Amino acid sequence: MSTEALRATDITKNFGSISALSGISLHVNKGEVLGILGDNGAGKSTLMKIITGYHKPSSGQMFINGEAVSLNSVDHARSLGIECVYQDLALINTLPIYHNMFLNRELRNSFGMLDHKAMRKRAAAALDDIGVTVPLVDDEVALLSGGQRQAIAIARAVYSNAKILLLDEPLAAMGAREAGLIIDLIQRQRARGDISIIMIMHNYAQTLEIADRVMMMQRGTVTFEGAAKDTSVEALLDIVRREYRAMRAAAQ
Ligand SMILES: Nc1ncnc2c1ncn2[C@@H]1O[C@H](COP(=O)(O)OP(=O)(O)OP(=O)(O)O)[C@@H](O)[C@H]1O
Repeated sequence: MSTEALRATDITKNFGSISALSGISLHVNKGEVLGILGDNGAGKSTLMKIITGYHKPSSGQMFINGEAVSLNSVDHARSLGIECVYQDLALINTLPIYHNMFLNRELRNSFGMLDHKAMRKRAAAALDDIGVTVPLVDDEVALLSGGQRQAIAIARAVYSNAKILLLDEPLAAMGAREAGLIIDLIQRQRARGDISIIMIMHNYAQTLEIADRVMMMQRGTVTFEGAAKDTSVEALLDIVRREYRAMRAAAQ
């Protein structure tokens, strides 16, 4: 059985005359966390949108569990177990936690009415199983902290059977305690062994703490890829500085 969950080879993406990605290759294994770093405009979001089926690449190939796929839509990607948790989290503040866990796939009773009781029960069991602690599943999401909201969004993706989970800056704007909650949650999902996680990150130290492998993107290319344990914040910053120097020299 393949241990590789996803592979993308030589992906390019052009928006008119703008080349957002010029020949990106990456892979993530089952039970592995890949951290993607890169400045604004490096192409991280474009790459995520290709993996989630939102954009079609201009060229290149993707493989899921070793099989070539051509994603037609976000729903197609979802049907293959690819889920993305974006920064806006797509939670509805005025709905209770349990309903947010079932957004767009609500449970209904035999009369076609929303089955709140069943959703409440299953959401509580799922959150417990995934290891997310909330005060009450009846609470509105608006009452939760940023970390708890992120945890609910991740739990929802895991519960919907994500096998390749993409996280767009999961620790953005979080204090140390809240970030710790999410780091624990990510590490518990990795420990299950059947989920692969690709995270866009900004903080180098946190990336090295959580990820198994790190990939650095600059100007639509991969400028570094390697095991987190074999690199350091300083080594990554050196790569960024080197790239800036090369850019400046090219512009002169
Ligand atoms: N829909 C689009 N139409 C035209 N250009 C786009 C589009 N989406 C992205 N781009 C361009 O592609 C390049 C890569 O953008 P992208 O958003 O993928 O970078 P990023 O690394 O995610 O940046 P950030 O950290 O700021 O979100 C940029 O030059 C951007 O302006």
